Amino acid sequence: MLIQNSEPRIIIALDFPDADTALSFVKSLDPAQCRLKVGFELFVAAGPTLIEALQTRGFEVFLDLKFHDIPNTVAGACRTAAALGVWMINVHASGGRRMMEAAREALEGEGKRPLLIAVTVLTSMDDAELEACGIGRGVDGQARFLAGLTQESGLDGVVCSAREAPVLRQELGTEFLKVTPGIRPRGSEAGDQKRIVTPADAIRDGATHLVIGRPITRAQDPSAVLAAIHQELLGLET
Ligand SMILES: O=C(O)c1cc(=O)[nH]c(=O)n1[C@@H]1O[C@H](COP(=O)(O)O)[C@@H](O)[C@H]1O
Repeated sequence: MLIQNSEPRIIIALDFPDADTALSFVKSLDPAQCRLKVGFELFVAAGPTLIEALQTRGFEVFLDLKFHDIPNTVAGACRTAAALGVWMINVHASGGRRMMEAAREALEGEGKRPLLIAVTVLTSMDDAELEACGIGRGVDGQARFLAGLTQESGLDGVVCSAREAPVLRQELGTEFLKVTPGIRPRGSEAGDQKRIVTPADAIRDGATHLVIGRPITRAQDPSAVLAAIHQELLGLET
């Protein structure tokens, strides 16, 4: 999947509790400068109507519902999500090969197919937390393993930390998408994120898209923060 130079690489996470707050926030944003991510909190509150409202305003939407269930259920959810006309959807890679293949097959034949990616290891986790879940190969090993499984299952890319992006670029190529949350401009608070990286380092390391929430959504002047990040990335977008 080739990334166009003109393509907005920043995806703003709209983690807001309701449609009014989200729509008033996006008023100051330009669809040419960013895409938008709608996750559980906002989708549970505002649903498909909000997705349509954002798309009508010209934004491409990443519907981040991280499906993780039996193959038949996930396939149905992906089909329904695709019908909303969104740009990108995701599943959990740990749902396994059959689940991911069912998700991909469900999208075949859709007129406008969304990109389908899989979450590897959440950026809020570190080696110790993974170990406590019974996974002893560490974050790097697990992310590499699940990213490989994702590519073999025919998906378009993964959600991972930018810390894992260099090795995934080397092993899986530049066209396999690496969508990286846990992005923190220098000086901003990590919050609940453990594996954080600055925007410029993430792009240098091979991230194809950056997911950024609180550093922009909680800023006094969100557009200024977005513009500063674009400035930081100038010249890196090859
Ligand atoms: O799938 C995601 O988008 C995701 C995966 C992951 O491993 N870590 C992660 O933080 N996210 C999402 O990325 C966003 C990060 O937001 P901030 O931490 O506020 O920048 C949130 O909406 C998370 O749900």
